Amino acid sequence: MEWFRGETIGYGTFSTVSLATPSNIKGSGEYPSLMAVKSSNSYGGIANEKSVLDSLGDCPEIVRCFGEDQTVEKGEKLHNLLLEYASRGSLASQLKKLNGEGLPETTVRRHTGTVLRGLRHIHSSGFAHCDIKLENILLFGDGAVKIADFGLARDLTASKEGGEIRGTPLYMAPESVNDNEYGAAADVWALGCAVVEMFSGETAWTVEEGSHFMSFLLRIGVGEELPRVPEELSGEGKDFLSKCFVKDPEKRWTAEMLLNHPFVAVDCEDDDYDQRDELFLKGKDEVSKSPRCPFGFPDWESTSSESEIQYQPLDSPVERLASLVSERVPDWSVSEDWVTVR
Ligand SMILES: Nc1ncnc2c1ncn2[C@@H]1O[C@H](COP(=O)(O)OP(=O)(O)OP(=O)(O)O)[C@@H](O)[C@H]1O
Repeated sequence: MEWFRGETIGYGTFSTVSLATPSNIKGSGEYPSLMAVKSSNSYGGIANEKSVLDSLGDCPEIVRCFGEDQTVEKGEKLHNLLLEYASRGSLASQLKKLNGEGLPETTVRRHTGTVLRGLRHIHSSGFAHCDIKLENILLFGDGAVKIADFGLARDLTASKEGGEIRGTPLYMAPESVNDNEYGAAADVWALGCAVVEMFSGETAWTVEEGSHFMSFLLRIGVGEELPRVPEELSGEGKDFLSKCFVKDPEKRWTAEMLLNHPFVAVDCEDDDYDQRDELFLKGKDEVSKSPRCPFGFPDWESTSSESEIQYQPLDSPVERLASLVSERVPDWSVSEDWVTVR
């Protein structure tokens, strides 16, 4: 299919997302008149995303892919993935418009149930998403909510060679920090972090200014501490989070189990758009960046998925963490300049 590139609607670490229209709208048949095209000069992430999306097939809770191609633009070779266009942007960009406030619990419950159905499909198809966060949950004009960005997704049946680091530190599960394990259970932990953020407007972990990145990872991996559970959340919500924030991945509830939890097993049909949703619909999204970390961690180096960070197995989590970070104290001030870990 031939297509035209439109305005830029989002930036990821390795990709730019723009609007795209088929060059011959009348003859484009199965393609919508407006799509999103994710473009990168690095092939690894795009190829992985395409192959995972193909394997997952049609699922109402997962962004649809219409195909891939290559273009040369301004002398640069780009790999492009044509995707369903989410006209209301990501949950992260929607939340930003609330200036630090969170979403009403009914909306959080509805979004959580939708993401869980998507995760159940992903996990039962033999994959883990490995990068669940609000930037990767997209909102559509008709009220649909879908999981996007499968650039880091893992085939759970493939051997775990190399041990690359994936995902966003703030959403990392203890087993990912300690043992480099990125299975279905790590997605459930990340979903718990996303629920806290949706509801409270703040990240699930509070990190003090001036504290070291390694000490943050130690809090996730080694200490007894768990992510923050908002006081104002209902008892059902708190109980739901207690099933997500279980340090031992074997004991953590699965997406399938959580779908029967009363927090999400409710009929939200009448609650399609609440007042804040209406507010969202009116506002136009500014171009959004997909950050990896809200703090300017200078001790994490960006690498592409084609040249992932490799490490030798080390004896203890502390040794492993020490191998991942430098001694520099990061600037913890919140910034757009999130750092990639893949
Ligand atoms: N299908 C889409 N429709 C509308 N906006 C999109 C779509 N896909 C991505 N975006 C926007 O572009 C941003 C970046 O996209 P995406 O997260 O897929 O890129 P990435 O390079 O994989 O990012 P990351 O840094 O998380 O790896 C998203 O946060 C979202 O705001």
